[in-house]
Amino acid sequence: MSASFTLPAPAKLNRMLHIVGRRDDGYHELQTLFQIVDISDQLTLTLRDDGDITLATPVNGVAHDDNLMVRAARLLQRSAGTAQGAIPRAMPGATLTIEKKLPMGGGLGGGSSNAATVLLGLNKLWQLGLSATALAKLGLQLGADVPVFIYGHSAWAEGIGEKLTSVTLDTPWFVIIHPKVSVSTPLIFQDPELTRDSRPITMARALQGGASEWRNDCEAIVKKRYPLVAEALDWLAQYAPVRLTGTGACLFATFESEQTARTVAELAGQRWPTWVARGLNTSPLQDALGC
Ligand SMILES: C[C@@](CO)(OP(=O)(O)O)[C@H](O)COP(=O)(O)OP(=O)(O)OC[C@H]1O[C@@H](n2ccc(N)nc2=O)[C@H](O)[C@@H]1O
Ligand SMILES: Nc1ncnc2c1ncn2[C@@H]1O[C@H](COP(=O)(O)OP(=O)(O)O)[C@@H](O)[C@H]1O
Repeated sequence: MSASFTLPAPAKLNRMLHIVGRRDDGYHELQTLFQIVDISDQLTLTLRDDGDITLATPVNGVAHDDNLMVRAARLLQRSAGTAQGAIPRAMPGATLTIEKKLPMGGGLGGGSSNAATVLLGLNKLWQLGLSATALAKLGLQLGADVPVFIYGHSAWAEGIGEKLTSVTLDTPWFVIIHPKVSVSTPLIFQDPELTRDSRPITMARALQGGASEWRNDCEAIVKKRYPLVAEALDWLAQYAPVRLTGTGACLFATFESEQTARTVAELAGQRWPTWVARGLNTSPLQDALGC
């Protein structure tokens, strides 16, 4: 058994996002198209036999025990160590490291993706043999976006993002920019002016409509409350259609040509942190794990 894995934790974009209702617990019912893209954090998971879970590379602004990587590892350890019907057993541990490239809290799902990579990677490193369904169920306790990274495929999502159906999307080039402001997800969802009554549509309708009909219901409120997002969006929209991902703050513009994307990215890069990414239909994580 290999004692160490180095694995990617890719970003996602919400190509469209409709808010179709609000549950009694305050969470919102969404309809969204998730697409994984080819920019990633890099994680290394190394087996240790003393049962400890340690993140050896601190992430700025996140306490060790709150880090989604540590929480994912401990959740898996607890759950596998006390599986129903099995004799409780001593579990191995792991040392985790991360090379963080994705911005935090920007709507690219980096934290959720880190957690998914830890769950899938440790499932293999610890030889637990848990199914993707079991891992996605565990992951959902950590964040609404974890399951899509566990399944590792473009997906139509409903509920709070956990009811997933695999789809195949176009794979354009994206210029992603971070407007250098942090958007609070809870504040956006609490905003009295947020559109939360979009009419539910079918997945077929969403796919038929294509990118020209896709929108993000959070976009108007995020633009209104965060002028820096509005400014960046208006700038990028000169070059190509632009959308907010998740609750932001990151924005993405869609291009058919890599060269045009790189030219616009060079201009954007003079003002904002900028990435060029290709849309994917399968995750590089599943490729690395040989799933
Ligand atoms: C809306 C999305 C779309 O991808 O936005 P991004 O976070 O990616 O920007 C996500 O599903 C977000 O998922 P995640 O960031 O994990 O959110 P959570 O930590 O579960 O929730 C943060 C807070 O946002 C609100 N919330 C979140 C998701 C949801 N469907 N309805 C909500 O009302 C709740 O107030 C919750 O306490
Ligand atoms: N390993 C991690 N990477 C990123 N964020 C993390 C991590 N662990 C905990 N967090 C927390 O989760 C929040 C959401 O992070 P992230 O998933 O990157 O953003 P978003 O949900 O907007 O796409 C961060 O603001 C941070 O406080």
